[in-house]
Amino acid sequence: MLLSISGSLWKHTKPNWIKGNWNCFRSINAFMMREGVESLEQKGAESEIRDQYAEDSSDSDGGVVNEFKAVFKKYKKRRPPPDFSGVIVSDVRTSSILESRLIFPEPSDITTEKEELANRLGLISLSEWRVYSFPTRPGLYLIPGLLKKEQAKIWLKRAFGYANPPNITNLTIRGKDVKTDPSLLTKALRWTTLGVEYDWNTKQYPPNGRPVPEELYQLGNLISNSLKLGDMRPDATILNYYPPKSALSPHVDKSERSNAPLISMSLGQSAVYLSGALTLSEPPIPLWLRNGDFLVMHGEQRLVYHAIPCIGPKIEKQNFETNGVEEDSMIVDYLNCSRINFTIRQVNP
Ligand SMILES: O=C(O)CCC(=O)C(=O)O
Ligand SMILES: [Fe+2]
Repeated sequence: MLLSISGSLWKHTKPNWIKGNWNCFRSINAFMMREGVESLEQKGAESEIRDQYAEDSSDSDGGVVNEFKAVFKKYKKRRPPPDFSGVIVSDVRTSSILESRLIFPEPSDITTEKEELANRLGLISLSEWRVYSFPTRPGLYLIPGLLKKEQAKIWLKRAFGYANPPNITNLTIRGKDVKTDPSLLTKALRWTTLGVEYDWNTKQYPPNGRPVPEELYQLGNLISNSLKLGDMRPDATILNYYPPKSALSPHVDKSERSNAPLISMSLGQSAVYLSGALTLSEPPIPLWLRNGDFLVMHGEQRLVYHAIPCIGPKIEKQNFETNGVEEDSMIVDYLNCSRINFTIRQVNP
């Protein structure tokens, strides 16, 4: 009904809540049209974009009720909006589920070399690094706000840069790429694979690949070492680009051949992340992943089901401002509407 209002009348009558999100709305609609998905006009506000893990979780798990899917559906629903008060915030004062500690409690743990590396990567000073852990999820670590806020633009530019050929993206199979058509960056890019490039069809990694960009290698290794999870030699990364209203279905990342941790970095708008168990019959715990947060899955947490049921400014607004440079405004608009997640991985032992 709303969408049938057209032309200048609509420009003047759109309510405040949609004015702020209008660019987000336009870009997702264009994105869906290009993907051959029904547009919002055709399907209404509950429309859905199928993601690359959509096949991985059925409604029943060998006859056992899929408790995970029920929670996923609860947070994915937009009308009426779900109650987000049960989503865990990474703050010990508001949550009894979390424990937290400084990662480098002693000044002697902090070397100039390590501090310089953290700074080059855009991370906050080592003395402020705080990790949250979950008594029911040994091996799951959340490091909130590790990336300095102003670094989001720099990392988003990298995330777009990584989508250039020869790296593979969701557009490659359609013979398209962001180099020949940069408008696809904001309209249709959903994922990029780097290094040993994951194949979504076979659900396998090939034996080898090109090295991952140096900054991703260093980021993965620094975080793994800092949490005392051992040296990590990242050789793969998957980037997921989430337009508003998109989701990532329940899945397990089980194709990597090493036991190294999986390290995820989030940029842009907030997401609800569901951390489950080894089977879908156990309900997941929901937690916020916000701009600059890192989540690490290690040990028994490396093989649990997880998912992103919802993201976007209508769920929790993160504000980014332009510094007036023209190129910046596309980057800032994207951060104000969408979310990007990098998962740094080590495929080969
Ligand atoms: O977007 C996220 O936080 C999760 C991404 C993820 O699970 C994956 O890439 O396998
Ligand atoms: Fe995953």
